[in-house]
Amino acid sequence: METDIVAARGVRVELGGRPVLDAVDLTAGPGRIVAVTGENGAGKSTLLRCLAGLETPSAGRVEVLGGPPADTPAFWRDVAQAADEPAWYPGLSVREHLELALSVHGRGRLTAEGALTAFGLEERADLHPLSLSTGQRQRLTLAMALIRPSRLLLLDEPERGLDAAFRERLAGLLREYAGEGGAVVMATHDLALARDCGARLAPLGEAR
Ligand SMILES: Nc1ncnc2c1ncn2[C@@H]1O[C@H](COP(=O)(O)OP(=O)(O)OP(=O)(O)O)[C@@H](O)[C@H]1O
Repeated sequence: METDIVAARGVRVELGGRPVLDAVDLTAGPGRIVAVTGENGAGKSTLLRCLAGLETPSAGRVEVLGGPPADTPAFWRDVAQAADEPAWYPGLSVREHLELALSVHGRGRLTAEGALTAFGLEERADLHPLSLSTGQRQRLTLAMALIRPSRLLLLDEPERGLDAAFRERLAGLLREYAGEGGAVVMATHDLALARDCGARLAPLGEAR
């Protein structure tokens, strides 16, 4: 029987004294891609934060990889996240950022050169990330998450800043990740991206 990588049941989160999530269920097994959708303020990022162990629900239960998510190094070895733009190391180029991720994680799903090609960053490899355009930096943010092995990928609006052609390419990269047995949970406003990567839609209710 397939064991869920993510299992959230009856999740409730209150922020600023108001319910942001209430009775939310979400599951994702190996090889599955789930697209959490909903209008601005619906709670998509909050739900992802719950899955990352960065927010604790006041009710309900969240299990990731068989236990409660915890913001610990051991948890993050199995879980890769691309949400807000990360802090870039001063003095390290685009290529060196990718090499750094590989050196820390020991082995990669892609080589640094493979990632530069897959994410269309070959011609920007020797620049510092802050010299890239917004969409190029988003490509690098995603490359940093996808270059290393993981079992769960949490993506908050991965489409941010990406051109249409690269969004299609991203759908293929996510399908490949799922094809290797990982689960993807992404918050998105891009229904074409969700469709192209074969995601199951998990709509959240109206903003409260
Ligand atoms: N620290 C906080 N205190 C009070 N309210 C908060 C806090 N953080 C988030 N909220 C509220 O929680 C709600 C959900 O926010 P969240 O960022 O999860 O929405 P979202 O669905 O990801 O929105 P978007 O599509 O705009 O990214 C919003 O109404 C927001 O104002």
